[in-house]
Amino acid sequence: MRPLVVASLPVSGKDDLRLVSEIEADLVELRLDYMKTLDVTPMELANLKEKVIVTIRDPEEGGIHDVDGSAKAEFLRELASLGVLYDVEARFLHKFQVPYVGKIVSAHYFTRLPSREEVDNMFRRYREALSVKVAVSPIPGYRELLAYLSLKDNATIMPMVDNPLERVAFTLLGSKMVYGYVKEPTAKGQLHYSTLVRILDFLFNLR
Ligand SMILES: O=C1C[C@@](O)(C(=O)O)C[C@@H](O)[C@@H]1O
Repeated sequence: MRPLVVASLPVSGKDDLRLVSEIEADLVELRLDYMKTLDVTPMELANLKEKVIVTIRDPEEGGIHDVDGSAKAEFLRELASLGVLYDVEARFLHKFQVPYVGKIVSAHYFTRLPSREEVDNMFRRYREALSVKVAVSPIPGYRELLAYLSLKDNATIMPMVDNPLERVAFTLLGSKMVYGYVKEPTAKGQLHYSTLVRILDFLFNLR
């Protein structure tokens, strides 16, 4: 199955939302944590729900601005009621009751690698998510872990490394989604989303 190309868009202000219609990717990730204050409403985002993933990334998992946990939980619950897809950290779900069925449950590891038991438990617990996403920094053993995760049906995996070819390689090993940038990378090693589209269109349309 062809991986979905997600164009990751930093949203500093409402004007950035106008870019969504111009982006020819499968999905557009709206990184709302780039806003100094969360001055967009779930209803405004509902107008884009066919094409977007809403992400309010926690600072300890690579987010830019901190958002109060209770306010984030309420915002996500309202998005869920409006049928808007979002990304929520597994760690956040341990602290706040937020719907995760059909959503993206994510985990980002910058300083340590999770054990196989830890990731198995996460995939089991959130098996009804649209995808369970694991991003890892180049910590010794990271490639073996990503290769292990690539065997899981519902996995989105990525190495957060400078070499974009490693991202593409693990995408082809079995990641459900692959993230690219629009204006500026939102993580190390991202290619522009249009490059990812060209690569995957070529590889998945080979006769
Ligand atoms: O979780 C992810 C994956 C990511 O961190 C990456 O490594 O491409 C980029 C983020 O914007 C996104 O929310």
